[in-house]
Amino acid sequence: MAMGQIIKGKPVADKIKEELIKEVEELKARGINPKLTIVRVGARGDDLAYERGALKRCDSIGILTEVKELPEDITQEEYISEIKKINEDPATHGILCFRPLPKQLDEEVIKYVIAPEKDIDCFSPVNAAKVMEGDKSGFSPCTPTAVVEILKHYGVDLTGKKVVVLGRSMVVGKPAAMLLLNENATVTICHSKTKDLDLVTREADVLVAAVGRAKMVKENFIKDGAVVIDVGINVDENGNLCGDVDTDVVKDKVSMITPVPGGVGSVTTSILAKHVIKACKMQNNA
Ligand SMILES: Nc1nc(=O)c2c([nH]1)NC[C@@H]1CN(c3ccc(C(=O)N[C@@H](CCC(=O)O)C(=O)O)cc3)C=[N+]21
Repeated sequence: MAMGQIIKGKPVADKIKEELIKEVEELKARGINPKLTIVRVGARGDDLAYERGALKRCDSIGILTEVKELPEDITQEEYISEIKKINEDPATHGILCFRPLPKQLDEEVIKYVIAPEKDIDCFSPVNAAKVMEGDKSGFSPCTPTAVVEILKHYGVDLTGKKVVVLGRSMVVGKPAAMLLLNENATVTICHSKTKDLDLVTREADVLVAAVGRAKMVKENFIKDGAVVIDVGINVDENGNLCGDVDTDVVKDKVSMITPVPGGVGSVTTSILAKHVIKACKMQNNA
C-alpha cells in the first residue's frame, strides 16, 4: 500500500505569484494598472470561496479588482448589458463571470457577448476553440489549467498515462480533458451516465475528480498508487469545504492527492492573476 502524499497547491501558487509580482511592477512603472472585474449573480458558496481567494491573490500581486454583484433574479437583458459595459471599460483587462449562471440566463447566448480578449476564464467560444486546437494564444479556463500546473510541478509525467476525468462541464471536465490530451495523456471522460464507473476510474494512473458531489470518490474507485486531483468544491454536512474525493478513505491507496481546501483552488487563483496580466499586456501592446 502506498502512503499517500498530500500535495498542496501553495508551493505551486507561490512560485507563479513571485513571477507575477515582477511583471506587475514593470507594468506599473509604465503607468499601466492591471485590473480584474468579477461578475457574480447571487451568493453561491463556491462562487464566494473563489471570490475570497481571487481578491486576496490579486491584492497580494498588485492587481486591481472590482466585484459586480448582481441580483439572483436579474434578467438576461440586464446581465448582457452589464457585460457589455465592462467589455467597453478600458480600465478592466480581465472579466471573470462566475458559472453556472441561474436558469433564466442562457449561457449559450451570453457566451458570445464577453469580449474574447478580456475573457480570462474561457467563457467565449473563441477561447474554447483555441483550447480544442491546442492554440496557446487565447485563455484556457483557470481551474483545468491549475490541474495541469500542479501535475507538472510535482513531476507527474503525463505522456502516455491513463488519465480519467470525472465530470464533463465546460468549466472543468471537458476543457481539462483537452488540456491533458495536449500533454499527451490518454484521456477518458466519465459522467453521470457512465456504466461501471468505479471500474473505469480504477484504470486511472491519474484521476481528476470534477463532479461537484461531496466525497463521492471512494476507495473502490482508485488504482493502487494513483495520483488524484480533487477539483470539487463542496460544502459538507458541517458546513466545511470538502472535495469530490473521500480523502480519509483513499489516502493510503494513492501516491499523491490534492487537499480541499488548499489544493487546486489556491492554484486556480494564481492562474487567474496570470491571465489578467496576459490580457493587460495584450491590450497595451506591452
Ligand atoms: N467561471 C467559473 N470558473 C470557475 O473556475 C469557477 C466558477 N466559475 N464558479 C465557482 C467555482 C468554484 N471555484 C473555486 C476556485 C478557487 C477557490 C479557492 O481559492 N479556494 C481556496 C479557499 C478559499 C476560501 O475558502 O477562502 C482553497 O481551496 O484553498 C475556491 C473555489 C472556481 N469555480
